[in-house]
Amino acid sequence: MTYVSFLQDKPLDFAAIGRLCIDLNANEIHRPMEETMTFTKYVGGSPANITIGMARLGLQTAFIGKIANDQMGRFIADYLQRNQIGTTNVVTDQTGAVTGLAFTEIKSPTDCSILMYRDNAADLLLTPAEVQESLIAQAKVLLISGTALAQSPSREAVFQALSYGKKHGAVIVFDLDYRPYTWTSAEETATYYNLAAEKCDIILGTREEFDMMERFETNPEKDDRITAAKWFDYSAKIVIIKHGKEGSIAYTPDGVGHRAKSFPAKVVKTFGAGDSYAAGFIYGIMQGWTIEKSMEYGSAAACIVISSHSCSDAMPTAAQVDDYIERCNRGEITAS
Ligand SMILES: Nc1ncnc2c1ncn2[C@@H]1O[C@H](COP(=O)(O)OP(=O)(O)O)[C@@H](O)[C@H]1O
Ligand SMILES: O=C(O)C[C@@H](O)[C@H](O)C(=O)COP(=O)(O)O
Repeated sequence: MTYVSFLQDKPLDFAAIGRLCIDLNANEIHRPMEETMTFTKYVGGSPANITIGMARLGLQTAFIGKIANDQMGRFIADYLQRNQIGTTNVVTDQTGAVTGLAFTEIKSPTDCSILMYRDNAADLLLTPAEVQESLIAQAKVLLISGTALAQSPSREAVFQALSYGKKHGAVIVFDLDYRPYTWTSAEETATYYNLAAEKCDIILGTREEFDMMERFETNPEKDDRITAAKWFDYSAKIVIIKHGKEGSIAYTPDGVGHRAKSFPAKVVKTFGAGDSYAAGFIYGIMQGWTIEKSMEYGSAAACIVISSHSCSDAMPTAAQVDDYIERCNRGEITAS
């Protein structure tokens, strides 16, 4: 059963709008940040990670965003280009804004946290006028990420992109990507998340992220089916609720709840799971696979990334995901 169809005549498979940042991942793991002395620099930012994942899986991709006019901004642009990600709509800030930094703390495979430096971050300064309609018109999929809704003018830029995406028939994916520190009030957060979600075909988020969106509703049991059902009255065709290690569930407008096999992983750190899952899932759906097979692919991609040190640089190729699934099926990989 096909729930989403893609306009096959479009040359660009995937475009994402949102933040391009830097991850600084602790080299000395299994200790608190206070005791960490060295970090490795990677491109980061959830929508950037997902786009890198799509590019690694062999798709034609492009990014819509704003980078700082400094060494970090140039590092990001160069990395995207080396990964064959289109940068014609990556705008360079001219106001002295800086690149957002995410320092990661890896205390144990289950206890990880992120310390963000995002004052005057360039990515939140993308304006609606800077969003290229011509680029979105070429894309089969447009992915938006919730953090870009946190402040103006990037909030309006996302709504502008949504409007272009709708006009040109792109399948719109919303990765909720809720990061509380960029928002000022719970009511504002829920309002803008809900306004954006109404326009999207595929919505992906964790249980906690959907809880945040349900601020004005009642769902005391935190029932995933109730959560998903609301969105089928708007544009949604697939709603996925992620539950960390326990896996995820996808609902479709016919009321079916789709579950997929999850895989064991030798976990180094937990972050990056959602981004790699999103890339693997969207890739699968674009291949015309079932929801279950696409979820399985996303889960395997997530296992590869959480078993690695980085998020972006560890995004797997299709051959790596296939190999991981085969090795799991042969019982060669066990959980840490
Ligand atoms: N410890 C784990 N072992 C195996 N798979 C995992 C683990 N943690 C996450 N995953 C996979 O990654 C997916 C997304 O992870 P989740 O933690 O829910 O998202 P996010 O990173 O956005 O919080 C899960 O549905 C699951 O398939
Ligand atoms: O999104 C960020 O700004 C930081 C990411 O690059 C980071 O590594 C991360 O948190 C990944 O997020 P997840 O996939 O939702 O775990």
